[in-house]
Amino acid sequence: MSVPLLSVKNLSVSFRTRSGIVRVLDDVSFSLGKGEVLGIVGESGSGKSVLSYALMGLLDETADIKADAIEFGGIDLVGTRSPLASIRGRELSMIFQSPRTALNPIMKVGKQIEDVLRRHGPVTRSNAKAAAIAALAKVRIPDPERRYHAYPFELSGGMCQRVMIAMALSCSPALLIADEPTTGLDVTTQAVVMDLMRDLVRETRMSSILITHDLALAGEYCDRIIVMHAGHMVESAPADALQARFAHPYTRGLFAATPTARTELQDLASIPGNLPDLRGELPPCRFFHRCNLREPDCETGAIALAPLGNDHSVRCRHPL
Ligand SMILES: Nc1ncnc2c1ncn2[C@@H]1O[C@H](COP(=O)(O)OP(=O)(O)OP(=O)(O)O)[C@@H](O)[C@H]1O
Repeated sequence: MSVPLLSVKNLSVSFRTRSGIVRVLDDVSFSLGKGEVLGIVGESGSGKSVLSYALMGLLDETADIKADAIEFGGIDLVGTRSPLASIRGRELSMIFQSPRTALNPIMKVGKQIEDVLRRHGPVTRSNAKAAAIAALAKVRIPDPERRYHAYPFELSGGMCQRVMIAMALSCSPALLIADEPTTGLDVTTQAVVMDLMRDLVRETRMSSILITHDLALAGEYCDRIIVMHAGHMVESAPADALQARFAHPYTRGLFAATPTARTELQDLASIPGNLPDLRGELPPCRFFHRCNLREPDCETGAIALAPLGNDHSVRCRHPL
């Protein structure tokens, strides 16, 4: 990879809560190249959203963020909440799940796009409306002049997500983070929204991070995939390589639980057990208690993400 757009080294995030310290992310390291689409996959609670909020600088004061480096376009973001405010929205943009709740319900969608453009983009009061309509057209919203005046409740979920995408892309960010962007949409609309994002990302050579619990979706739309379990990166590989040969028992479990066009309901298997409680002491392998391949040595010493070759790495003492 040439010089990465984003480089994260040893990122850890914990929260101070009344019932103790919750260690949500531990030792997360990865790089993202220009134009690359990275999928971050894991079940609910694995730390995917906390990772994206940490990158966006959106975590509240109870979060303790530690990292050796978080470099974005050559700027070191570690320990700096304020410089992020100036690049967020312009260089770094995010799409959230539940677009209807992410939009302001009492403001026309066109005006909401105008606000973003005027705050971060090179538009003036006089050309902001035309730019907002152009942004709606870019995300293939039919009749954008009319839809400019619509309120979120007047649009379908898929249309609201397109508005969110229009807002996120209106300032041509270098990096787009999409957190479960198709949650709550029906399957056909999911595909339309994902295809739209893929086309726009390719057109602009923007980098993007897709956060999802759906390994099949990540396999289809991403160049590489990071699998997260209980705040650990357990496996990282190019999407094709991961689908051809996974090495972590958790990744195997995720594949077995993921529906594809060829699987029947009875073929799907759930992953036994639950994520560990992230308060207090955790074993070196956070999958230990759920793993049917565990050995006594999995409980001793730190287990680092180890390279398997060809840009593929795994955090497991006994990879498959
Ligand atoms: N402010 C907070 N204080 C304490 N714990 C938190 C806080 N925010 C998140 N967590 C915990 O961090 C863990 C990871 O949460 P996160 O939302 O990142 O998971 P996720 O993988 O994105 O799940 P989902 O797919 O459901 O969104 C969870 O155990 C959650 O309870």
